[in-house]
Amino acid sequence: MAAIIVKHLSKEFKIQERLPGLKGCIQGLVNRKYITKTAVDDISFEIDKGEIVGYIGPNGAGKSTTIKMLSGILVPSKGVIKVNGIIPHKNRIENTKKIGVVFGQRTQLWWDIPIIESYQLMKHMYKIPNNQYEENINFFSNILGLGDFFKVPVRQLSLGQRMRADLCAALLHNPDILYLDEPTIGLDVVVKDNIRKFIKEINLIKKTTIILTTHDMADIEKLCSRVMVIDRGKLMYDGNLQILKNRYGTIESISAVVLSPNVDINKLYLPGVIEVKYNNQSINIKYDKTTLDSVEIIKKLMDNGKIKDLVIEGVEIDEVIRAMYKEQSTHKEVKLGV
Ligand SMILES: Nc1ncnc2c1ncn2[C@@H]1O[C@H](COP(=O)(O)OP(=O)(O)OP(=O)(O)O)[C@@H](O)[C@H]1O
Repeated sequence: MAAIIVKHLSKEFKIQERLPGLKGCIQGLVNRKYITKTAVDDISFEIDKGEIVGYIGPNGAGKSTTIKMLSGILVPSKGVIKVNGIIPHKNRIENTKKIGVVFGQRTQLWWDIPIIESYQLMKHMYKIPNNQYEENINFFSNILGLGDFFKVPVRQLSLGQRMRADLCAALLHNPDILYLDEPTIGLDVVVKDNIRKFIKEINLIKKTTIILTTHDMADIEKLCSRVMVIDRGKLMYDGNLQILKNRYGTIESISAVVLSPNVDINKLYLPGVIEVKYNNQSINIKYDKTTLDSVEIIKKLMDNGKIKDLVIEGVEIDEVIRAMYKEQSTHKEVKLGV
């Protein structure tokens, strides 16, 4: 059953055109000119109850604007949205009771008060029954490890602690749907991993439908089998992640720290190598995995001297999107199947 239905959704922003300099500033005051920016351009999709969907795309693609329309913060310019049968911007209060939202760049907690007091305020706002509140506080506190900083105000928390506190806040009222906008931004690898495990667990235990926007491909790989790719407001792809990567994700990279003082980077340009960056003792080699095996590159690196550290980085989403965009210059959705 579809939890979210989106049909021909668009969002346009009217932006005042600002000309440079003092003259432009005065002209702007007297004679205002506006341009229209289409942030989301005629997109349609359905998401079933209990699905986790990755919503990805480059900066400014329209991801946050879509999430804001789904959560009722923004009013669509065109099209239809139904979330659990509700039109979000027309029934904001009813919609809010059924959704949880986490914006990685912002907190929804009160800055100056201990987080437990923010939760108590939320309990009151969402009219959460005592037993549900106690049960959820214990449950989330255990898996997110919140106990140590329950009494600390948000402004004193680290980014990772704040993110865990925000996730708990978004889920206290048992929402059916969770929108996560960059939930792992700026976090270290250990905290990222814990947050991903938590998201997976919530989806499994509570059957929460989740839309996740991120620039971190590892978030997507660990959590989502379905991805939607948006670029310049258009939905470019809606389907299985593996199919997308098999088709477009041929560029990988190797990062190494070498102990030799001078490396001749020309020797690393094997057929299939796209780019070599060398700075101090760090080397990054981008290559096409369909024409060159990582083993060949590692052998060549070892010819140059001792390797202190080496990481093979998988397909980068930006590369996938770039490759996809190159092929689909006509802006049509790629149909590779879900
Ligand atoms: N309130 C606004 N007024 C005018 N333009 C806006 C507004 N909000 C977003 N935009 C524009 O709409 C486009 C889409 O922005 P959006 O924030 O949805 O992108 P995004 O995919 O979330 O990007 P990022 O990954 O950088 O967060 C951008 O060009 C942005 O400048």
